[in-house]
Amino acid sequence: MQIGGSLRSPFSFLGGFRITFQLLPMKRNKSNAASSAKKRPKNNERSSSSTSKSSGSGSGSDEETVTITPEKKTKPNYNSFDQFLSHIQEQRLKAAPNIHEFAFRKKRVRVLSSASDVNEQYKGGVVYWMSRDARVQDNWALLFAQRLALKLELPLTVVYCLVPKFLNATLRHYKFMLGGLQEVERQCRELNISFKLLLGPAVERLPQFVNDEQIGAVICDFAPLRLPRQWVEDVVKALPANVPLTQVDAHNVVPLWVTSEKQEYAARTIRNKINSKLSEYLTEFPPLIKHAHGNVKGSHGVDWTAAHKMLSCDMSVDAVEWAQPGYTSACKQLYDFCTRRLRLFYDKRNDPMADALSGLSPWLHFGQISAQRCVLEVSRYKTLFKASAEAFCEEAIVRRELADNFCYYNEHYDNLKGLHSWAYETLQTHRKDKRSPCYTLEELEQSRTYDDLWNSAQLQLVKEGKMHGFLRMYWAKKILEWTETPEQALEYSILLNDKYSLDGRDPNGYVGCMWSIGGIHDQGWKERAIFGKIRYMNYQGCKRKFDVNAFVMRYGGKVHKKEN
Ligand SMILES: Cc1cc2nc3c(=O)[nH]c(=O)nc-3n(C[C@H](O)[C@H](O)[C@H](O)COP(=O)(O)OP(=O)(O)OC[C@H]3O[C@@H](n4cnc5c(N)ncnc54)[C@H](O)[C@@H]3O)c2cc1C
Repeated sequence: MQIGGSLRSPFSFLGGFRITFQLLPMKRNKSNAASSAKKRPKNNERSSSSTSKSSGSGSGSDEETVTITPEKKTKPNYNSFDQFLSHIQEQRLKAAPNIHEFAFRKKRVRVLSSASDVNEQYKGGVVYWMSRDARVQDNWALLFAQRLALKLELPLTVVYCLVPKFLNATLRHYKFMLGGLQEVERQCRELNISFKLLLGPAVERLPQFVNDEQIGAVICDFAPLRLPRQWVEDVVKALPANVPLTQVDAHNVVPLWVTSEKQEYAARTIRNKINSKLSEYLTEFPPLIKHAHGNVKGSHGVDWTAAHKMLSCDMSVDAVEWAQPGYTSACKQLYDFCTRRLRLFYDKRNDPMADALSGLSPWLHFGQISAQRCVLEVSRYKTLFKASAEAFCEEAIVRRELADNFCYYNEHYDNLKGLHSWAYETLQTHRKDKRSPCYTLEELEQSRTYDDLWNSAQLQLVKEGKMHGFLRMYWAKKILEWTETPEQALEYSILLNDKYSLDGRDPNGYVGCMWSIGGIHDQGWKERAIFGKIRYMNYQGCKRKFDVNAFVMRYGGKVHKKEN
């Protein structure tokens, strides 16, 4: 059974998928699936949104937002968290009873291997190699894997490969990730889907598993960063030649490769490319259903103690209280945001003292909730809080997907070589400008600067694993002002962000640091010392935005004199 061709040839790729989709028992005209689906105005094909532009503000200079026009019946009718969870499931069932009967957008998928045939003799069935999108529901990659497994009438297995160390992730991050995966295991079992945690890098463990278990096809999710891309490349080479590897972008609302084929300059250049495709891609998810093939009853559960024991990450940074891992906690965060904080989002999102933001980034980063789900639920509040709902969608779609675009198309996403020439040149011009004071990494990490606001923000980062979005910009810009070179500033800001922030090591983080220090997705501003034309921020500006004293009181940052 053919499921696809080689990525290297766009014609065989599309041709391969046409064959796949013809073979899947769709309820519509097989030869013209996409176009007939477009004409059908019912359930899964009904778009839940359309787009236009309106005014608002992002973190950059550009002042437009995504405008979501949700379905007519928008007023949410739940009064408790349990009802909220039921409401989400009802929405899925409105899309389709299962993925089998859903018109899956084939452009979400690309085939990475040269193998194109699924051998139906491989009784082990289909594997979803889970990595960036660690959730069961609202996951296009897992839905696609189930679709294939249902068609082939074979079992479905989710595999996660755990590495003992990942960049500078700490125990804080590993506990959050493993906690989320424990919920994935439970939910998989309920749906008769096997879940395996393989200890070791995917390139070593996955091909072996595929051989041992007679797996016929592997589906993986997509991440734009260097290391996970390397993992995928290595796995493509290491898999048995006759086992296809197919990738699904389960993280972005509009698949990265559909939005744009190049690095976009700024939010204003990508926004319309995304907006124009939302009617096609911002749809409800169908539910992942109880799998009809295979039997997970009686199979051994994961040894989570062994998983914890194999870790060799930095153990000095431990878990935080406020963010509990997993899909259910993520939904609770979304529920609380929609029902309590969303009303404040538009007016108060630059005020670190106002509890106005979603706080969803840890769960989004670990893929424990889908950004598309967050957008769908927030959009239902558009009739009540239009500006806030639109501003949130701008952040969660345009800014987030712009960050993925940058990291995917710019191999230097975390160093100064990735800057635009105007920004690089201006930093070069001011390279020799005197930095006074100039702090070491230890002084920064220990919140020992002369700036009590900065120290308070750093203390919050260390203690709580988070920092308000507005302060993140200020925080990184001050590191540029106080370190020997822009290279050092970028290195330290990425290091501290990745080490302490629960949402660290994310495209948003690299872009956030590159925006603050290197003007990525921004424009040139009035020239000044050290910064050149990079946008500047200062303490007085913060005082105009929010109650700095109250913030300092809350986190206890002191004024430290520089000891020379
Ligand atoms: C120096 C610096 C470092 C940053 N590091 C990270 C990081 O490590 N991980 C991370 O997810 N974000 C990072 N950001 C972007 C942004 O600050 C955070 O996404 C946001 O503060 C997360 O809080 P929230 O979930 O309450 O956001 P909300 O304001 O509620 O927004 C909802 C979601 O939209 C997305 N989003 C919001 N703002 C941005 C933005 N400016 N760029 C891209 N996506 C955005 C996030 O996924 C966020 O969770 C960084 C920004 C800067 C300036």
